[in-house]
Amino acid sequence: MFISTSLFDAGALPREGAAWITAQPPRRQGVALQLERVGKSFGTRKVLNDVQLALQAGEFVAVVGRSGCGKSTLLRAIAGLESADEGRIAVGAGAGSLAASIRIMFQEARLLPWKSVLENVAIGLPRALNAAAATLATVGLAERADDWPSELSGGQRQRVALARALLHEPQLLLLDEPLGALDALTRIEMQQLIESLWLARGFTAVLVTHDVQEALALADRVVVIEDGRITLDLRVDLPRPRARGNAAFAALEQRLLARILRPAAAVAAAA
Ligand SMILES: Nc1ncnc2c1ncn2[C@@H]1O[C@H](COP(=O)(O)OP(=O)(O)OP(=O)(O)O)[C@@H](O)[C@H]1O
Repeated sequence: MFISTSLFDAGALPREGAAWITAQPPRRQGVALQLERVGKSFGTRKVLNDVQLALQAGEFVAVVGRSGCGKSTLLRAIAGLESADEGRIAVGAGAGSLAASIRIMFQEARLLPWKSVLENVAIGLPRALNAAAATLATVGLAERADDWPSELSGGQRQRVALARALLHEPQLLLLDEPLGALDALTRIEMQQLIESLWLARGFTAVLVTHDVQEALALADRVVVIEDGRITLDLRVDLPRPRARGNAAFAALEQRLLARILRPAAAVAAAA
């Protein structure tokens, strides 16, 4: 089943009585997300151009590319926060599901400073405090439930944002450079956390990142965007957890960097 994003409520809540926490849901089947010839312009500037992309349910796809190439616009269009001018974006829940759900995480945690950490996780679901506490525990912050957001580090705030997203049991989790403001070590810890939660929960994930190593550490596929077009869709057939130092990882990193950094003239010639 496909649901046009125009009909999709990105803030949709689980039905009454729905299970909030599932330790190891089975992998879902089918196509989770399909973009067909998607185009988007801001004024005369074409920011997305003929974008074709299909994600299987449970897949983890990273989107990389130079600054300004259209990565965030693509994610925002998938979330329904921007409307595409051309083409079609369809979100499918997979066999047997009644409704799809999308959550998005940004570089800033966007927590409400006047609410406790636990209340922030439960935003939109104020009666789900027990489930929120359990979700907070899955991101390692059970002890900080009663603290204020201002008492947390940047990495901890992003954990809260992740818990807030996961409380809704999203089938599609969109990650817009969520680790971009973190120091290198915290970033790696967060990557490991995201990977373990993805493996346990089986949601489909789209990660926008500037960090090619982060993309290769997490994704099944890495998509390169150049001037609003997908110019490479690279499968990452490396065992998990990914060993960053090994030759196969380094070879893929070099391949991606060569594509991202090649001069604009080469991109035009290849189009
Ligand atoms: N609301 C908007 N109005 C006008 N132009 C916009 C708008 N949003 C984005 N743009 C332009 O669209 C282009 C792509 O922006 P986008 O944020 O998608 O790039 P990006 O690849 O995510 O960049 P970065 O990596 O720097 O975050 C940029 O030239 C940007 O200035």
